[in-house]
Amino acid sequence: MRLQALAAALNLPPTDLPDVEAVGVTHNADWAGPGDVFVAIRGARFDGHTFIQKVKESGAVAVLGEGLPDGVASPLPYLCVPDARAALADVAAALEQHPSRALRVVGVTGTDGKTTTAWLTRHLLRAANLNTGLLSTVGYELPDGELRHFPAHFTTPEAPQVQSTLREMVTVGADAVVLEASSHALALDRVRGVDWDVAVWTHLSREHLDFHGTVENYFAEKRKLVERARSAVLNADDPWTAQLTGLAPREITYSAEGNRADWTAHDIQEGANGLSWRVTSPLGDFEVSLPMIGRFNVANALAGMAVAAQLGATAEQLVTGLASFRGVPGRMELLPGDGSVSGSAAPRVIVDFAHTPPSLEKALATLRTTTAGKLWVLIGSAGGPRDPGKRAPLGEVATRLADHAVFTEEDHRDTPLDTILREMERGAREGGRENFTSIPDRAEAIRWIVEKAKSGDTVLLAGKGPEDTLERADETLAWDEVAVARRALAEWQMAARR
Ligand SMILES: CC(=O)N[C@H]1[C@@H](OP(=O)(O)OP(=O)(O)OC[C@H]2O[C@@H](n3ccc(=O)[nH]c3=O)[C@H](O)[C@@H]2O)O[C@H](CO)[C@@H](O)[C@@H]1O[C@H](C)C(=O)N[C@@H](C)C(=O)N[C@H](CCC(=O)O)C(=O)O
Ligand SMILES: Nc1ncnc2c1ncn2[C@@H]1O[C@H](COP(=O)(O)OP(=O)(O)OP(=O)(O)O)[C@@H](O)[C@H]1O
Repeated sequence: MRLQALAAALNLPPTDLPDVEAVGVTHNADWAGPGDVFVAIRGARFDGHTFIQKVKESGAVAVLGEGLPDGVASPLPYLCVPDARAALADVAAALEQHPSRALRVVGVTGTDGKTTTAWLTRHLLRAANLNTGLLSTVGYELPDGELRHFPAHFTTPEAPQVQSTLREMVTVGADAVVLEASSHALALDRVRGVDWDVAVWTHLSREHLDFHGTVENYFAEKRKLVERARSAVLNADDPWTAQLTGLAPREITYSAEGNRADWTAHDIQEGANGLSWRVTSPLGDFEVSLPMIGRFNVANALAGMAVAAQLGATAEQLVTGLASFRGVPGRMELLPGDGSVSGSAAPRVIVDFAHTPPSLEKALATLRTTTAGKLWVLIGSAGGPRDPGKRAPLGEVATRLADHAVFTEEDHRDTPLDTILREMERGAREGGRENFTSIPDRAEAIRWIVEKAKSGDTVLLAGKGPEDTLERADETLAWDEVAVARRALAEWQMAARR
């Protein structure tokens, strides 16, 4: 795109711009290359204007920003825009020729359940013979089903990556794409310029207050997805849904808790390895089974079914699709290999990403139903700028709902780990409970909790899910919770043989 055309696409008044081709756009000076437009963002930590000389040396052709700082001259043509993040998204969408317009785009938002719902939805859309891509916390997939990763870990990456991924989806022939939209993404315009067909709302609870300040601000950001979509799939069990009604031109509701809705679940059966229930829906009444544990996955599946039905899936396709779903890495992931050893089966060990008090509460409540023996939980709370207000509630929930809780590290970064553990212990004690042990080293804590558990018990390792790093004050360790847990289980089995 010529630079003048790009300025016109941003509705900027005509100025004397050189006649050069802009081939890409980026907000990150390290990523700028020949022909790129650099968007200088004034962030919370850096001012992108600091890097103008650097991007010039890398071959960038122009800079977009909200105004040059006093006394700074730009060696590159400078386009002044009212909102740099919005311009980043608009230019990215224009350069990729608005790929979302050629796709059926499903956005999923909510505090918990986004990833699981997005994976379920893409699986059901594929079962309905739609070539479907996915962009989620766990990575992104073209319709070929192979999981790929962005260089940095994001639920929703910055607008240029969102738009180029959507373009790639179009190029390989995708019909539909399911995209997780975090509140950060909505607040920072990462998904501006995406043409949404369906917005899915899971539910809202307290999170990310370090960034949004208040729950109301957090809700206001997430609400944008519903406002921008042609139709909304809303959770009738979430009190916030009342404030979302009427925002999208078309609405479909779902309920797993007996509330009035278009898609409802009845006679829910929770087994040690799966769920089954009866669905009442606009497609009729039918029985389904889903090889996942966690009662909340009934709601996630209903949301996915409602979306897929709207995009053309039949009841038969939904039934076979759900039955063949293979789960999401690190979400209620049941460890294999817990067969019988010398007549005693090893405890059931589950790795799950629950890291908020409400999601931990739901995870423990649902596991209690299918646990014959004791229920154990291991949980930490992140440090750095992450919401410190959730530490004590996590301690309270863990000790109230499990028979024994282990408090441990979880990406404490520059916050002293002791401070976090004491906060979690305070939450437990304020609830009048002492059924916890604090073990700072996470690997040691996992070994300890698995060793203590007996046949018939369930051990929930919560908080890290599939994350591949563990951040400490001065080091970042490679991390694989499932592998650490497997080793602990192998030790349990060896001890059982002795
Ligand atoms: C809180 C938050 O989201 N912050 C985002 C914000 O950071 P910021 O305002 O501090 O930006 P900054 O670091 O001051 O940099 C300003 C500008 O200078 C540029 N820069 C900066 C340094 C440099 O060396 N070179 C350079 O070019 C940056 O690219 C940026 O354009 O803008 C940056 C660039 O646009 C983002 O990378 C950054 O995400 C940070 C890394 C982050 O950790 N975000 C997380 C919390 C996040 O977005 N999480 C959600 C999921 C949440 C959930 O539901 O769990 C997600 O969607 O992943
Ligand atoms: N519908 C739901 N309601 C409440 N908790 C849920 C729901 N679905 C999943 N969870 C719990 O929340 C955890 C995170 O689930 P999931 O990854 O699907 O959510 P998410 O919104 O994508 O979270 P994140 O953005 O932090 O990855 C799960 O491991 C599970 O314990």
